[in-house]
Amino acid sequence: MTNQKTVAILGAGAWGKALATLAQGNTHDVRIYSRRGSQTLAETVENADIILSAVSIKGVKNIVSQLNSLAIPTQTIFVTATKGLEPQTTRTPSQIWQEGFPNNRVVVLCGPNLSKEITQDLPAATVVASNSESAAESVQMVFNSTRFRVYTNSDPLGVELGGTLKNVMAIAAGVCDGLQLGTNAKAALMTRGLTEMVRIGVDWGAKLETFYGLSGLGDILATCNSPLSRNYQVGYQLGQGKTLSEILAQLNETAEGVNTAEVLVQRAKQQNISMPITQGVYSLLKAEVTPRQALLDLMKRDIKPEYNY
Ligand SMILES: NC(=O)C1=CN([C@@H]2O[C@H](COP(=O)(O)OP(=O)(O)OC[C@H]3O[C@@H](n4cnc5c(N)ncnc54)[C@H](OP(=O)(O)O)[C@@H]3O)[C@@H](O)[C@H]2O)C=CC1
Ligand SMILES: O=C(CO)COP(=O)(O)O
Repeated sequence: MTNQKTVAILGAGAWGKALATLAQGNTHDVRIYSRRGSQTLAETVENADIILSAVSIKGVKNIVSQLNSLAIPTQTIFVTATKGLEPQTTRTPSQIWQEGFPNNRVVVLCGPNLSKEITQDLPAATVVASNSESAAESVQMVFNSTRFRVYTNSDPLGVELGGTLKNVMAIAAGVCDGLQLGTNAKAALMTRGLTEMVRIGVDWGAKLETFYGLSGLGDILATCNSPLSRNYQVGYQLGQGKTLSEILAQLNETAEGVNTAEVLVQRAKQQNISMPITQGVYSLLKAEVTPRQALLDLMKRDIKPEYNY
């Protein structure tokens, strides 16, 4: 039996293209689907062993329902690489995929993976997480190489939330740098941001330790410190006084943290969970506060013990 797989990648954005290069580098048969391309969705997924979605959250539900009208075999593995949350339902992308395809195995791929660095052949590591160990191992084999180290994990929700929730912290870190608040402030922000992610993530059903792995802490370190992160860029420019609409008009790429902040505020309210940094980012995105006011609001909060999950 050959180890060569047929991999269909949905979405030819920055991340879809980078992941395609990684699978092609391991000599797999890779096809890419884009709404802007000439190959149809049906042609792209025909006989695919793996269907990987790298579409932004606003396109996920639509692509799932388009695929539902095709006869996808139950042995096909779905991989989701999207880092966003569905408005209103607060569902994660893997939950949307699993509900659409209850008899297929779903794997989450998430980690500190700035696509520009991966495209430049720089080394990186990631996590593939699933309730099915064999599915995670199959996906690990497809993408692992000497330039891309892939770990398996059995907590798909935690891995997915780590990569998704950190986008809000990357916006906050960008604001911090845009305001030139210094290294101490940034360290405090990232650490307390992680605490906030753990608090809501564990309530959601994720494992605490997952947030201290590559997809949580790892991705915070990458995106909160890199101008290559679109979310960081949004925050940085807000910190420098630009409006959100000005920033998004120039960005031309996806910054999922903008939508995620709103969804998280909604969920935190429903679950009665304190998320002051997320709330601050949300108020800033809504232009209800200035960056300086958002900082002051955080610093003026009631004093309390450090560990208070
Ligand atoms: N870039 C990165 O470094 C990383 C990105 N991610 C995540 O991957 C996802 C995609 O990001 P990225 O590729 O960078 O984004 P881009 O802005 O570069 O591309 C957007 C992607 O979403 C797809 N899409 C499908 N439906 C829609 C829709 N209705 N509106 C907008 N886009 C749609 C596009 O497909 P089409 O080709 O058909 O236009 C395209 O693949 C995001 O969730 C992001 O958080 C995760 C890790 C790293
Ligand atoms: O998730 C990412 C890197 O791990 C990409 O971050 P941005 O979406 O902020 O560019």
